[in-house]
Amino acid sequence: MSRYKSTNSSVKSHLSSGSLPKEEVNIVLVGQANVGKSALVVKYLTKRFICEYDPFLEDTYWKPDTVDQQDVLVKVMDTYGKDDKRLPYYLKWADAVLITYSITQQDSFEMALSYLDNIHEYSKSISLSSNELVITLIGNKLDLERNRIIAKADGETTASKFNCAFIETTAADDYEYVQNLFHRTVREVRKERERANNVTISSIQSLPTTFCPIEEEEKALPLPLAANVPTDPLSSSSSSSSSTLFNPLNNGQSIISSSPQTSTMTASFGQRPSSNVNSNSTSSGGTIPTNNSNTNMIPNNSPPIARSIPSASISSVTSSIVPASTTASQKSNSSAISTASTTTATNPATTRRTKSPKLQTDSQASTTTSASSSQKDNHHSSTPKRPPSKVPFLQKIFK
Ligand SMILES: Nc1nc2c(ncn2[C@@H]2O[C@H](COP(=O)(O)OP(=O)(O)OP(=O)(O)O)[C@@H](O)[C@H]2O)c(=O)[nH]1
Repeated sequence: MSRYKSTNSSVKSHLSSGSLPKEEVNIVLVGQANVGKSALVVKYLTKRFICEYDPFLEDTYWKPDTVDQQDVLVKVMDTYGKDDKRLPYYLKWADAVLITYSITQQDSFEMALSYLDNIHEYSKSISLSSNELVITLIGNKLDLERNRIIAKADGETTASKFNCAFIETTAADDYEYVQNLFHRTVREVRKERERANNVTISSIQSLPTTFCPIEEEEKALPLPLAANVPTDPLSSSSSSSSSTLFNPLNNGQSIISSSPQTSTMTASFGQRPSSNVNSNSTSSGGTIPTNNSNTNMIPNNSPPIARSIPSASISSVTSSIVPASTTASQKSNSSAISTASTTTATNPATTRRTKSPKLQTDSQASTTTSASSSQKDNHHSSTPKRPPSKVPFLQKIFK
């Protein structure tokens, strides 16, 4: 796999062509090292399974996609499972979090539990309803069923305890499994936006109208559809974007969304120049050197972009990605790739197996890749390891 680089020219061409979908969904993958976060991201972006990644890669990539006949710009942040002090940063940026563990690694499951705990605590600490962040617990490496340590029931029980979704999948098998995972996440984010939007609208409708003369209503003008679009979420100017609503009680002046959640989020996170159906989106980033010309990667060392706000309540939102400093190379090691995976990586179009309409289940766990699993396991042990992630430091963040 070649090195991912920021390519400003590609950014400019996208910006000038205005071809990017306006709806944006930010998805972050967190989890212990080696659980397959990068593999899932790369699979989604490129339809390829890559066996080796730079473990210190933390980048944000974007891919224009179509989910349920609606175009969407899916931004995916791949974290490297070590510096969990950045969890709040991830949460501020994301519309959805995929907490990933490997079904073959007990400690990765414990790490996932720790993430769930801390996200829950974090949400509480900022009065953020957990509903606002779409959280999914992911049991990855389902193709290694024979090495399974974490029972599917454990994943299900944990997810239901934290009121989040649960999916088992694999990055080493059909692209459709991974695609379904991301598409499902986009759908959940849309549902959440719709729900938040309805809350906002109903709270507006419940406002008293007795002091709003008809003449005043008639004077009310719609808000402009677009406003300043800050491009650097680090800069203070990024705070100029906020959730605004048409206010019939105030001569059409915009007001901060009266949605309790949105207001809270605005107060807690600062403004959110991020994803939204109605946004005038601008994105900066780079191009991933893949066969898929629609797939782009944005090396991103940026701080969080504020999370999304209800679509209908927005007059102006922006999205931006700060150029990254990450320059980690992707070390491709085809010899370590399983036979099936190598074939897929070489020519995914011709080797993809029968499409499956849904994610793989235990019973469907791939046996075709089992022969290669031991190779991967061997490869894992030979892969240079980072120091193991430490769960306790996660807790420090929130205490
Ligand atoms: N068999 C199998 N191997 C996988 C799967 N996903 C990832 N791997 C392998 O597991 C190893 C770690 O994968 P990564 O994607 O780098 O894991 P990560 O969670 O991104 O790790 P960090 O970047 O270090 O946080 C690599 O050798 C992958 O090839 C999977 O679904 N099945």
